[in-house]
Amino acid sequence: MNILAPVRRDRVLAELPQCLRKEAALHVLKDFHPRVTCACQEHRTGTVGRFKISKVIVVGDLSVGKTCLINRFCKDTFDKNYKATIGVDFEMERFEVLGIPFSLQLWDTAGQERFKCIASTYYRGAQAIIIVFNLNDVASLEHTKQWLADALRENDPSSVLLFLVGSKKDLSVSMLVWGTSQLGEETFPHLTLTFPKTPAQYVLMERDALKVAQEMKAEYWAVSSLTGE
Ligand SMILES: Nc1nc2c(ncn2[C@@H]2O[C@H](COP(=O)(O)OP(=O)(O)OP(=O)(O)O)[C@@H](O)[C@H]2O)c(=O)[nH]1
Repeated sequence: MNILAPVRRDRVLAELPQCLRKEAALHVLKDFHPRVTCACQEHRTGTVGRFKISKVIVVGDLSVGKTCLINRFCKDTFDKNYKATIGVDFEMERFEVLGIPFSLQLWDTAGQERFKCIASTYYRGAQAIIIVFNLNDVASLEHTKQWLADALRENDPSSVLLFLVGSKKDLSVSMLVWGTSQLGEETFPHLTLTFPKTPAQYVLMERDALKVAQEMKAEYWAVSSLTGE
């Protein structure tokens, strides 16, 4: 008996969106292993091991917005209050890609140094690594290389997909639109002193982020969990 709720409508991909390459759906390739192809056609992907579940780990400095990013993606919610992740947490998101069920396991890891030891024990076996930094905090971008190195120590660098994600874009955009004088502790209590002071500094930040992403061979995204962009 199947007790799982149906897959959410926006998680059903009947056709691959243009931005996705066909190779992303491995089971449609001609030379894919016949046993797996057959299991996919018969919806028995549970019998072919790791094929059914993809593990994604989300790493980055404390308070950069990892939990909020996952919550926006999985539950479409946002909480402005900061609650530190202790060790790790995880969410499971179900998809159907070209008729085949897939589950995405999203591991939210703690950014705080004292929990790093616990969190890193969950890095192994990831198919994708998302390294998050705060677009308004230069130091958090500088630390992304160390986060990547730590995560890659437990994974196969040749097969893992990498994403560099700049968070809290709404703060930068607000700054660009309103100017810094109208921003303050009252509006954004978690602003740090490293906040870029001018639009030019923000542009520099994005340029540096793109450079880091290129060096890492990661795909770069700038996002806001507050607005959902
Ligand atoms: N304005 C704004 N605030 C955000 C955004 N994302 C996260 N925040 C805030 O930043 C703070 C930290 O967010 P979390 O998601 O808990 O950060 P984290 O990286 O999971 O932190 P750790 O668990 O300590 O590693 C919270 O107060 C959030 O509300 C965003 O996109 N925009």
